[in-house]
Amino acid sequence: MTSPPAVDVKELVKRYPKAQVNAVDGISFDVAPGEIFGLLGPNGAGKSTTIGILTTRVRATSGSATVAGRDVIRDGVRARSAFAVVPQRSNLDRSLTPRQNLAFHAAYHGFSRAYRNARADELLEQFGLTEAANKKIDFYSGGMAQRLMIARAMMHEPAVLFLDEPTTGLDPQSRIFLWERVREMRDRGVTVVLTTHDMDEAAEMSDRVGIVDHGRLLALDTPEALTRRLTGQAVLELSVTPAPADDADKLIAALTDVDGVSRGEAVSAGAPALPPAALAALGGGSPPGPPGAPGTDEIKIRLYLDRAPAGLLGPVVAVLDARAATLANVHIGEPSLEDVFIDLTGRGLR
Ligand SMILES: Nc1ncnc2c1ncn2[C@@H]1O[C@H](COP(=O)(O)OP(=O)(O)OP(=O)(O)O)[C@@H](O)[C@H]1O
Repeated sequence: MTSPPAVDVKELVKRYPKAQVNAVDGISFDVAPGEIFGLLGPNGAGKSTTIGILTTRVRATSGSATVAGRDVIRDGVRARSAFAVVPQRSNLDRSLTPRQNLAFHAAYHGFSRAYRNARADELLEQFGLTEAANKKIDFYSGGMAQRLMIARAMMHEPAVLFLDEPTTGLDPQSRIFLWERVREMRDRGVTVVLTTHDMDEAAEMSDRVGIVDHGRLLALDTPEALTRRLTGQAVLELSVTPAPADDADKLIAALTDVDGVSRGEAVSAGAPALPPAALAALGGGSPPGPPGAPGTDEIKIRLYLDRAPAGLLGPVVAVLDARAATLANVHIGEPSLEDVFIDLTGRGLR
């Protein structure tokens, strides 16, 4: 990296009082100026705590962190003018107009009245809020409030913008609009660090992503490099109904034995014939089991391949034939960032 990093995190640790384990457990990474960096991880992985330390809201237990070259741990006050943060939940001041929300933020950062007004006009325009600049915030939609929070964050021209799950709850139009603005900001040299649970969005938007779990960084690379690294170059997704005498686990094991298939898994169970409550009412015992359990109907199986899929279709279909399984659909695809995420962090609920 030629220019100094916009964000530089070294051996960061956070242990909350009375906690048994570290919420952040020795994380190190850096973000280049003008980069969009996605921080991904399951619930409770430590993303918000990491962002909290970088934005001086959470006190680190140990380690070091700088944002735009400023030490956020030892000199939070000086660091604060270099970044902006847009939290998950609205923290707009509802007693002020949208325009005043912007102006007050810039006043807090010491900008002149003339600058504040001109910058507010510019950002209201950029975020499609000129018409609604004096509307009551209570009447704003979720998308408008989110846009206003980002506009407010940009009032003091921060070098680094932290976005905590910026598109959660937004409709597709708002989401697309927001990402266009984020790309524009990046093109003007702003560094963007975001957290998201939307893997497609992370893959599309981020120059690089870091995957965090249990407070540790499990992987850090471009989305393309991360998906390439996953076993196989392609995946085959099969919608299959195993023969009545067969079961999904045995079928997957047989498919995984095919030369060229490196790994196989059930990704979702077919829709149960009856909802669990109806089954229980009929005295039908336990509801249909998880993917792979005997007795489920159609299942989706994902096979990770270590060679081109075309040559493997024949052998895979032959296994299905031999086991009298019914094949309803085949899809050839690349592994996605979600596959990488699940591969690293598992399927267990948090
Ligand atoms: N203020 C707090 N006091 C004590 N423990 C906390 C506090 N905030 C977070 N934790 C714990 O620290 C761990 C990391 O939480 P954190 O909110 O950083 O995760 P996250 O990756 O942002 O999760 P999510 O995706 O759900 O927002 C969790 O075990 C959480 O319960």
